[in-house]
Amino acid sequence: MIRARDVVKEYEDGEGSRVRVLDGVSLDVEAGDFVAVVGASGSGKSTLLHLLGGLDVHYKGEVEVGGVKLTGLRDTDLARFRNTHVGFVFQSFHLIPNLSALENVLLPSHFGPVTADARKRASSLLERVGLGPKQDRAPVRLSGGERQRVAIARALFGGPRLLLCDEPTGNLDAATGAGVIQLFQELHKEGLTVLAVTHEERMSAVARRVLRLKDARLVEESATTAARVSGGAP
Ligand SMILES: Nc1ncnc2c1ncn2[C@@H]1O[C@H](COP(=O)(O)OP(=O)(O)OP(=O)(O)O)[C@@H](O)[C@H]1O
Repeated sequence: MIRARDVVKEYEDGEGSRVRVLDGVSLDVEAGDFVAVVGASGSGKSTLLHLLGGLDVHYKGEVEVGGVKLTGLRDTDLARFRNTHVGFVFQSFHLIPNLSALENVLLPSHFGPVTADARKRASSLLERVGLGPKQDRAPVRLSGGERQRVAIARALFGGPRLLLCDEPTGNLDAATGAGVIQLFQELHKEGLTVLAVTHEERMSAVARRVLRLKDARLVEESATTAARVSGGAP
């Protein structure tokens, strides 16, 4: 599902020097896996997620996701890749405040006419994440956990096989975060590949693999109890 080879990413530090944030990172993630990426603040977790999702193409090395080689893709092809292969979930939800939950889920289809089928699909995704009765509400009238569920429904709208999540529980209290983590577990059981950057121990505890970014390198931390119980990676 994900194959990255020798990825090197540097940023300008604003004073004429370059800082190497990823230094020869390689990664293989199998379809259907559930991977947590942990590491200190500033270790490059979001940077890695952006490269894997085709949001940033300024790096050295190779990235391939779902059989699509991202390295060297033109902007239009990258946009198509993102719309069809990846669902993104961010810490701050990124919902449009003056649209209803349903309209937010429909956003990915706004490049073309919004068909009755699209509305039906958005509605059933909101049912799937437990928000059926609240689909006409604006985000301001939803709790943090409910907003994140809307964002997850939107991420699923294009039918991606991969969810890339950046601190998806970072803005939620512990109980609400636990509900969202459970939703990720269910989606994983339904066959989605999930890769989540997280500080949340409960998230890494349910992931099948935990990878740590340290000193610009990615190291396998453990295969978790969840993986061992379900007979996955050792
Ligand atoms: N656009 C940018 N220009 C310059 N430096 C950047 C840029 N984006 C990130 N950085 C730097 O790269 C490093 C890695 O940032 P990144 O956001 O990937 O870390 P992170 O592990 O996700 O951090 P956090 O856990 O705090 O969100 C940091 O030192 C950050 O300051």
